[in-house]
Amino acid sequence: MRLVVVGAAGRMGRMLVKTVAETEGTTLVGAIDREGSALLGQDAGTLAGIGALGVPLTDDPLTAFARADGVLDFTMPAATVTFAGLAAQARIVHVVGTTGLSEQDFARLDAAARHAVVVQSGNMSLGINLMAALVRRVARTLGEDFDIEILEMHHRMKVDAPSGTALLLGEAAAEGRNIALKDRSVRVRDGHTGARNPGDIGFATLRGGTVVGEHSVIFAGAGERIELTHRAEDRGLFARGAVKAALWGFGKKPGRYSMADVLDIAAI
Ligand SMILES: NC(=O)C1=CN([C@@H]2O[C@H](COP(=O)(O)OP(=O)(O)OC[C@H]3O[C@@H](n4cnc5c(N)ncnc54)[C@H](OP(=O)(O)O)[C@@H]3O)[C@@H](O)[C@H]2O)C=CC1
Ligand SMILES: O=C(O)C1=N[C@H](C(=O)O)C[C@H](O)C1
Repeated sequence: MRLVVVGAAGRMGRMLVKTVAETEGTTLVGAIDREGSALLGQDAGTLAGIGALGVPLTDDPLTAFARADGVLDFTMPAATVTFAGLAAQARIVHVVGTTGLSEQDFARLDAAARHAVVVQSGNMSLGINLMAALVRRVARTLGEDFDIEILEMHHRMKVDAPSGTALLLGEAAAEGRNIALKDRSVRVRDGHTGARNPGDIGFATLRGGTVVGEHSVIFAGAGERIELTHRAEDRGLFARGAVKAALWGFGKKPGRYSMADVLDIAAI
């Protein structure tokens, strides 16, 4: 499968370039970064630390998508919706790892998914997607006697909060309770907040250092607490998930899919 990496000079972009090069059955045919980037023209493999691949970094996605079967996109919301339109035009698989997407951004992905395969997930790891299934199940079993709080920590450079993964886990908890997350989520607490409302789903965000990604879902009841935790130790985990998603999506009919579809754990 011929793949393009957009945001190829970023933390995830470099890991994706390396993973595509190392994966049997995938070839890197394009590497895109932001217009005006000082790194344009440099070899994507050299940037990724694996030696030259003969694929220079450019700011021309249209040309790159025309010779590709799929694109791996871990960039920024504004860029991702533009790439979604271009990938739909080219009828290629679009794997979206970008987080911080708004409702309008998701509507743009859905529009693109009428013409091409879009696989979107706030977290591409097996562990988190399995944990989401467990969270849904525990939330369904316990009900509102147990308060749900979601805690996440990431490196100091992360720009969005709560993380896409925290929101994915919150959605899973809300599904288990049969409620809409947007009506019951509490993302910030400060000052005299009053007591906790039963049924709310709380979020807490920590940022610092080089933490790759840590998430806990805490079910706090009277005198007991259940905690489910995932710790990502290496970004390669997300990159391998993204490449797996692209290979899975190749040849599928247009639509928006999740990592739970790719991993075949949607029914757990
Ligand atoms: N779903 C998942 O499993 C995971 C998701 N992520 C998400 O992936 C995203 C990227 O994370 P990370 O790699 O750490 O961030 P980085 O900032 O390191 O990388 C983003 C890259 O995208 C580039 N970029 C921005 N705008 C454009 C554009 N219009 N065209 C082309 N390239 C562009 C940036 O360029 P420049 O620096 O010049 O702005 C940068 O090189 C985040 O939303 C993060 O939350 C991260 C890990 C796992
Ligand atoms: O920005 C990151 O680094 C990460 N972002 C994703 C998120 O927002 O959940 C996934 C992962 O935790 C790393």
